[in-house]
Amino acid sequence: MDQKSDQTTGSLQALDGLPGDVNGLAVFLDIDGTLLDIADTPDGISVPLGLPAALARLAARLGGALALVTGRSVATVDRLFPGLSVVINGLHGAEWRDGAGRVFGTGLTDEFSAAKHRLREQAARWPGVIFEDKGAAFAAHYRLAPASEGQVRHLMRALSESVGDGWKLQEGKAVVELRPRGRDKGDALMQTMGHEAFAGRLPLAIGDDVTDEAMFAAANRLGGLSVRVGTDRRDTLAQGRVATPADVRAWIERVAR
Ligand SMILES: O=P(O)(O)OC[C@H]1O[C@H](O[C@H]2O[C@H](CO)[C@@H](O)[C@H](O)[C@H]2O)[C@H](O)[C@@H](O)[C@@H]1O
Ligand SMILES: [Mg+2]
Repeated sequence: MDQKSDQTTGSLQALDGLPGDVNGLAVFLDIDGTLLDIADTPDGISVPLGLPAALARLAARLGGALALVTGRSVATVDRLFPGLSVVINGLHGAEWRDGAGRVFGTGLTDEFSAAKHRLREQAARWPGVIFEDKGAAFAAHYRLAPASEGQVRHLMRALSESVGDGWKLQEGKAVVELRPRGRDKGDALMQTMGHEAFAGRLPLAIGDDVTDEAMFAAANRLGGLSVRVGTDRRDTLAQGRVATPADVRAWIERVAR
């Protein structure tokens, strides 16, 4: 990304791609489709050798102003990147672990647990449809059963209606999820910017999917940068674009040096 500093507002204007250095930035990274290549199944992802160490170097380079902002649960992120001590926002912003290691989130209700159980049972008998349990959220993946998309949507709508107002449907890549209503990735970014290590910096948000648009909007509002990963033509609020997660990983290696 060519990056120019606006002397009047002190903001950075993103023109294309990713910035040449991270001085003065706080970096917010989505995981699936941004840091990691998309796989056929939620468990099929692989974390490239060297990525955890590169993220730790980037966090150090940023004075701790690095956050992961993902639809995965905080517990799953810990399994993917064991020992990486950064702010984690999980479940699309609905649960989070702050810099002091405290975890915040949503409790389950009987109705929500019953809906989760129903999807688990149905998916077990549904070729190619994968159920993912994320604690206070669950997902129905149809990447391996594209012809089932309509039925998956129909069932998830019905389940959503059965759990009340505390949860909402979340669209994603070949997935429909039920996740806690309220705090989204934009709120996550805004709140995280108040942490000591982040204060006084400008946010750079990098993501690939519809859930990341709230984080792009928040970064833009604060005069920061937003970059979308992908080559499709979907409308986006992101100011810049890169093609693949491999580009993001190469950038991290470069700027974290
Ligand atoms: O916000 P993210 O970090 O991008 O997480 C979004 C969802 O990612 C995962 O699902 C997606 O990636 C899978 C693995 O590549 C892929 O098989 C699936 O089709 C994608 O939708 C994850 O399983 C979800 O829980 C996240 O919400
Ligand atoms: Mg993503």
